Amino acid sequence: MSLLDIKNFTLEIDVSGEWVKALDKINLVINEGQIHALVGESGSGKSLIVRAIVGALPKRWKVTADRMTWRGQDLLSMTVKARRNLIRQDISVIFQNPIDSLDPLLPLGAQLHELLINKKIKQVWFWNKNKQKRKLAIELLHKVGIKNHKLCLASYPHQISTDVLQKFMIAMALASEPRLIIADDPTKGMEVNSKTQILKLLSRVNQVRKTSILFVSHDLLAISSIAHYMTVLYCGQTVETGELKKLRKRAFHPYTQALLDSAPSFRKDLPPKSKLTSLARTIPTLHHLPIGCRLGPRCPRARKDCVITPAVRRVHTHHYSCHFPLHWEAKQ
Ligand SMILES: Nc1ncnc2c1ncn2[C@@H]1O[C@H](COP(=O)(O)OP(=O)(O)OP(=O)(O)O)[C@@H](O)[C@H]1O
Repeated sequence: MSLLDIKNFTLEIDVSGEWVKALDKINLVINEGQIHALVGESGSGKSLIVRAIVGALPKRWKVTADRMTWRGQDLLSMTVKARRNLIRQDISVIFQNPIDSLDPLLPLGAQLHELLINKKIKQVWFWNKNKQKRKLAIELLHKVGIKNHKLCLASYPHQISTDVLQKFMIAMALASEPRLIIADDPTKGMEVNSKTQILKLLSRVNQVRKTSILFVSHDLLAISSIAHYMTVLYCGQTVETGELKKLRKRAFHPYTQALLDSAPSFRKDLPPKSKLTSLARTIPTLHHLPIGCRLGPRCPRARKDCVITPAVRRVHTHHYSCHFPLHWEAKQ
């Protein structure tokens, strides 16, 4: 059974008095034990999907979906309270800017202790609970590579470097022993060493604890080092999804191919100092969304049929939405 199953999820938001589809029939399936990358350029809707999963969208926005389930339970028909409890129990989110998600007035130790309410603590006598919590907190910090636990637990968020804070956020995420960790661009702006450490850490958590991870990022190199599956978004539409290895080898959607081609590390055939290819123009704003396939105005393969939204096509576990996919001519 899949952990998360989202089918045809549409989100309409009110932009200066006009309702626009910020997410248009999004599909996303995350299976147990999987690292699933969600990729797309800035403004493609990655963070909106994260907010939709954890139920943090403003009430006035309009949501429709054919299906949105968590371990088989329908999230859309649940009461707000039931959904919040379920999410708190099963999902942890690591945000881009750790400092924004921490309480600036509370030492990190106290913030981590609040989350340590698991079975191990319930089993000890109440006068031993604080001691037990501290022990677990220290274990967690060591697990994520924070050696100076004393300093970390006693400090306030602004006293700690961003890289260490991001590791601390991973420790917070692990404290509640979630089934799914959503990591929203956790390595954004980090230098190479810290980035490698964070990626190794997430990968280890996935291997040792079998925790699933939704890894949201622009960074294809980071994605390729840890992810098993990849979903590509463009301007609020899912354009392609499948096993990462297969997508890298043979992408069907022109946007996926353009993304892959824009990363130098993905182009082994590239002679030194040669120019990277990229799509013309930029992603449209919500006020100027094209009809049909939203890539249309930027797509080198667009024809008049592209004003109609393409249906999802499937080749084994690989799904894509394009009227004129790559490698298509070869089949004619
Ligand atoms: N609260 C909001 N009100 C109006 N528009 C919004 C709001 N939040 C997001 N948007 C719009 O929705 C679209 C998708 O935004 P989102 O933040 O999900 O993109 P993203 O892919 O996460 O980008 P980034 O990689 O830069 O974080 C953008 O056009 C953005 O301007």
